[in-house]
Amino acid sequence: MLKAFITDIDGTLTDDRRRLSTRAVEEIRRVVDAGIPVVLASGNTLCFIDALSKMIGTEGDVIAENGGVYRHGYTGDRHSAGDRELCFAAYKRIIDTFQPKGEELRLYSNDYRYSDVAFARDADVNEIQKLLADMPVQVVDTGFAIHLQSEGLSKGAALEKLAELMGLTPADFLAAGDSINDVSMLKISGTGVVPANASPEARAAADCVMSKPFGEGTADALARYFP
Ligand SMILES: O=C(O)COP(=O)(O)O
Ligand SMILES: [Mg+2]
Repeated sequence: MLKAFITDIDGTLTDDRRRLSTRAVEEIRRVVDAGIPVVLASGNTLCFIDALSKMIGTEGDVIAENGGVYRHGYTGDRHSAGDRELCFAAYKRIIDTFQPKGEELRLYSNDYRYSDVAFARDADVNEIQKLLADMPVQVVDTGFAIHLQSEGLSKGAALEKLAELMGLTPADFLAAGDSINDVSMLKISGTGVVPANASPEARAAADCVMSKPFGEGTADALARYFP
């Protein structure tokens, strides 16, 4: 039986312009009020997700930076992992190669990150991967940003640890996500669902593909699995 819900944010609760689905918010509030724990899990920063958690009305169980950071409740300890210096060295190598070609590769919320480095999607990810082949760094394109992250970190690996702190197992969770950075948690959770906009990798990892895209699809999944 599913006992909890973990959800990605961009492309799963929001549309492709990052506008939050009010129906998804209402469905999350309904399940929170019914006593179902809800985890927000994103590539975004802890402070961004905290603000969103407060305003949606969840209890502060969060995974940030694609699993590099997690925390149980608003007052729990912040767990962060990964070699950010190394990710930053990888980013330097990328800009030395790509900026002379006119690509800007703007950093995203650099001052607020503990684990990864995220930047604008204006360079080819395959080329970046080739450039960093000798470094133990993952290159993750979420469809919203490119992330450089230490190997071994993922939303799924963080879910394993966070679930334990919550007195649950990953199998207790319904998971929702739209992109390659959600594959690990879609696979490890009890049931994985994706909205209709999901990437091929996320669809392949899911148990169920919703007929509607973005937050509308996720709201339908909550209505179906937590009626
Ligand atoms: O930060 C990103 O790149 C995407 O964020 P998401 O994990 O909420 O989709
Ligand atoms: Mg997403």
